[in-house]
Amino acid sequence: MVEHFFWLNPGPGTPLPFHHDPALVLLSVAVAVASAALGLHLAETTRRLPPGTQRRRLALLGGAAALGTGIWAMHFIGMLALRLPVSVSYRLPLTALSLLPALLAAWVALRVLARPYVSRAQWLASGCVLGLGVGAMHYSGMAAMQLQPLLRHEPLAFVASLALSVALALLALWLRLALPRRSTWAQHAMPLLSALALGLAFAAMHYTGMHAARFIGLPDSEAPLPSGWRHPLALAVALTTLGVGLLALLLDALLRYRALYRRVRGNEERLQALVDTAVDAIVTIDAHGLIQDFNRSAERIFGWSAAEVYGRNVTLLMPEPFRGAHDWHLQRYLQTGQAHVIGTAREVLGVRKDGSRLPLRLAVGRSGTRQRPVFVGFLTDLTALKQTQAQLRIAASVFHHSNEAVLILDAGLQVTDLNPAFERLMGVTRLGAMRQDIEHWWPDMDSEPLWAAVRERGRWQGELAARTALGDALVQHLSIAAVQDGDQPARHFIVVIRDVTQARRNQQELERIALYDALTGLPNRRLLMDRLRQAMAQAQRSGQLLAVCFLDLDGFKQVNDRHGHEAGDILLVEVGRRVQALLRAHDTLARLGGDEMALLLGELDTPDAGLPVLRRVLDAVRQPVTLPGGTGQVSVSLGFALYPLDGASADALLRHADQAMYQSKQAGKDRICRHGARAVTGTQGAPV
Ligand SMILES: Nc1nc2c(ncn2[C@@H]2O[C@H](COP(=O)(O)OP(=O)(O)OP(=O)(O)O)[C@@H](O)[C@H]2O)c(=O)[nH]1
Repeated sequence: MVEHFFWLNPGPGTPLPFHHDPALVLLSVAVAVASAALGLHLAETTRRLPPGTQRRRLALLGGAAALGTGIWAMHFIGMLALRLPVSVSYRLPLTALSLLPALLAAWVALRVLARPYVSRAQWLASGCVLGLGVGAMHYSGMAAMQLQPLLRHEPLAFVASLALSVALALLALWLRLALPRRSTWAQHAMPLLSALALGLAFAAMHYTGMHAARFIGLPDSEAPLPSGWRHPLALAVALTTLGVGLLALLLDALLRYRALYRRVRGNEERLQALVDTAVDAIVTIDAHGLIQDFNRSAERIFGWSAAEVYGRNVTLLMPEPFRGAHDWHLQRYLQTGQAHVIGTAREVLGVRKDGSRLPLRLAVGRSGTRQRPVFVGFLTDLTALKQTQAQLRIAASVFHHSNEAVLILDAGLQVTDLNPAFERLMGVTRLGAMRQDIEHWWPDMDSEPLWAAVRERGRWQGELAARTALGDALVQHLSIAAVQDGDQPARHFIVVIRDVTQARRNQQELERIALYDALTGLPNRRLLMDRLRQAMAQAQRSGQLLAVCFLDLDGFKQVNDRHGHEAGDILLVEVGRRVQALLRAHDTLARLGGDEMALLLGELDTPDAGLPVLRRVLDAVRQPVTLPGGTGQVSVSLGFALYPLDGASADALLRHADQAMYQSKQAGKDRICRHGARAVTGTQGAPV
């Protein structure tokens, strides 16, 4: 078996002499180097592509095809360069099959080269695969030769050819991978060097392999095949190989162009989306000031449609005097390069389609080429901002000039601001108030529930007793509102303080007038009715009795007649004071009008329990009263009804007490009568 492949020295027969056509040898080397350069270039392109993509796979296949075909073509041209004194033909299937190891080896090597990181083992493996692959191609190609002499290989040269192939492949890959490329020189030189090394690896393998070949037999008696067809065939193979390489390059360029185009399209679409959705107006003009682009916000802000303004001068959007000066500014910028607006933002006035003006903030950027500059204006509509600013100024003025005291607190209830009205009301200075704890001014403030309510409902209002810095006690109405920002917890609280001290006093006075008798200060009928209902409820709860008494002075008219009306008034006041003095805190004495009074005595355990007090009332009223013009004397007729014994309603009780009083009058005055009974107590308290 071995002797069928190797020529073991001394072998049978004498090897035939052969030599190579130098021109074709050169061509084969050139093809090898060019293919190596192409393959390595495509591997480098592949390395930059994202892994797993179709583009990467295509680039890799293209590179492998270019390199594999190149190796094969180099070998084929090398075989054409061979000059033997015998006629040679080739078995086509095996010749074609020899392309396969070349393609496989190229594919494996380029796959490794295209990796972002290549380990030492991968480098060694790929170098071996490439070197041995080229060897496999060479010897299978040699086996395709059909010739009369026997073909054998010298073992040492055979091994040397494979070793050289592997070594040079490793060197070429190492040059491509391992050497740092800090300088531009290295960046350009290394690919060339590695392509040269790889190309030479292929050629060296082939020609060392040829050196190992032994053709054993006799030369043909006839002249060997004419060599005229070899050169054109070799050239055709070289050109075809070049074509395959160029095709791979073209494919790579096309793929690159497509990716670039997609990226540009994507960028453009993104930019367009940005321009379309921008809140600001974006208006692009050329060097003549003519509008090139007008985004949706520009349409909304200016009221023009893009179609209406394309090609028109941008001064269309400016009121005078900006309009007149714009062209001049533009020309000056183009001539001198001096610009005031580019790169900075400033406030300008714009004009809408309907002629109304609007405040804008303008920032201008320049793009385009030097010869054809384009200016992009970014315009922010400041209308709302200006309105807000005006409102803020008004609010600040209201805050400052308001007659209502306003206090602003932060989230920690520290005073952050206050207005002059607050200073006046509380007698504090602004600086002093800033350091003050608010409970100092409102000592009764029930802080926890109050602030909890403000935080929960957003506001609270109510009246609180206040203490000013001067120690004055005031009643104030506080409206507290939380300044909320969406769902966020309140960051500030506004406290509006109104002094209601005088209003409360007035109210109390009105209540007093409405419920008390102006002359004697005793409760009037209205308050009596109220107290009566309360006393009835209390009696019901306690199960005790309540006495409702009716009092009418006896002989009062005479006092009036004798001493005058004013003296009568004095007597009425004195009588009220004396009776009041005899009562307990929860008893009520009311003046019903004229010389009529009513008395409520609660918490009585027995029907007679109130009689001692009533007798003392009779005694007290009977005592003379000193008047400006002398002494006046009256007595009182008293009737009473007991709740619940003598009536279930307030009206009934009063009516019955009135009737009982009438009975007392009838019975001779100055006495006490219970409803439904005869007079129970006569003059001096003696029973009748
Ligand atoms: N000074 C004064 N007199 C009043 C007032 N209101 C009513 N009077 C007078 O009080 C008197 C009440 O009349 P009478 O009850 O008939 O007088 P009297 O002398 O007590 O008669 P008897 O009740 O029958 O004992 C009238 O003269 C009223 O003008 C008041 O506010 N001040």
